[in-house]
Amino acid sequence: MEKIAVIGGGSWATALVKILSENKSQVHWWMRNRDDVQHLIQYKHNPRYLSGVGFDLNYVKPTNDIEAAVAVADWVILAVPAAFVQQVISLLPDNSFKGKVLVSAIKGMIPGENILISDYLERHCIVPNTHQLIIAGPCHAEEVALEKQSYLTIGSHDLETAERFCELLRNRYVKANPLDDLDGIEYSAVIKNIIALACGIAHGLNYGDNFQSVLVSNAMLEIERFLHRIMPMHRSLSGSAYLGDLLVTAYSQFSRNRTFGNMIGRGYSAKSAQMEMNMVAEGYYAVQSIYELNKTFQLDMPITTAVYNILYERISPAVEFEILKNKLK
Ligand SMILES: NC(=O)C1=CN([C@@H]2O[C@H](COP(=O)(O)OP(=O)(O)OC[C@H]3O[C@@H](n4cnc5c(N)ncnc54)[C@H](OP(=O)(O)O)[C@@H]3O)[C@@H](O)[C@H]2O)C=CC1
Ligand SMILES: O=C(CO)COP(=O)(O)O
Repeated sequence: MEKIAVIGGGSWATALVKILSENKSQVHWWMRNRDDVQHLIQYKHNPRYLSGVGFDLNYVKPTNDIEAAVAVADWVILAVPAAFVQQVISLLPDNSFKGKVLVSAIKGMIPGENILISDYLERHCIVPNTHQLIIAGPCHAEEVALEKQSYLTIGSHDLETAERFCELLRNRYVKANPLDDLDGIEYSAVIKNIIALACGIAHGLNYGDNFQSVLVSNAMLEIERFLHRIMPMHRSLSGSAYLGDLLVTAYSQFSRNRTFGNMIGRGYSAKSAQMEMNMVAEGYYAVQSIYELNKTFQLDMPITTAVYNILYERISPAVEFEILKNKLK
């Protein structure tokens, strides 16, 4: 039986635990809240995220002890929002990840340091990138809970390990495929969240589908420019880990980033939108990181710049989108 630690108690962690435990892996599931762990043990449901999903406790071991969860596992899945990664890892002794495969389910960057999760793990936790995987692809936790057909891409520098992990995920409603572009899909997943914020803002400002289609196609060019500059290699950006993930986040009713953007477009402040949503929109933090990185590259990234100006320079969304609309083609 494969032993997997899942770190995080939010919606994506909950969906991944469902997939893995139904495939009869043993999942040591760490979440920070003691009451949530007790609730899971007593009622076999996560009380606050995807609460309709039931768990078989023969395979799922909920815990507040992160050190014990990681110690017994061969695979460690990080599924907390990027902003909390450092805080969560600081709970572990040094070298806790030695000999394990680290799997990031996170679509965000370390705020302030402006680095990817894989770079953070390599630099600060000494996990070589050959021992790292990223879970990517267009997939909302809410649709996993409903067992709707979904596709995941597992990014890695080591396709054999990626394929082994794919086997742990595949089931009746999940297809999983390996891809040798760890950093490219990680960056693409970060930027698509910014674009989904922009789509939400546009919707909140009452722009229509005609505008959004141009916004999304221009966004693909923005992603292409960025990846080509920072991580050049031959890749097909129309693949589901890139374009597919952008589309689901830009259009889905389940997207946290789109929902957050919609509130901003309708006049909420970032703080009140965050409070109302009670879930994390990674794009809010990511736009600052990508904007900062682009100060060095000076790439043409009008959508990222517009979202940054709205969220961090407090420029009115209507004014910023007047400027943006003249830059799109
Ligand atoms: N949801 C989805 O469909 C998908 C999400 N992802 C990615 O997964 C990652 C996790 O997001 P998701 O599961 O959606 O998150 P949610 O928004 O569903 O939940 C937020 C999580 O963050 C936790 N949290 C809040 N503050 C802290 C803190 N200070 N320290 C530790 N944990 C904290 C919350 O814990 P608590 O409940 O105790 O407050 C909760 O578990 C993100 O990078 C996201 O982009 C990727 C693909 C799909
Ligand atoms: O990455 C996702 C779907 O693939 C989740 O996006 P949101 O965080 O915007 O819901």
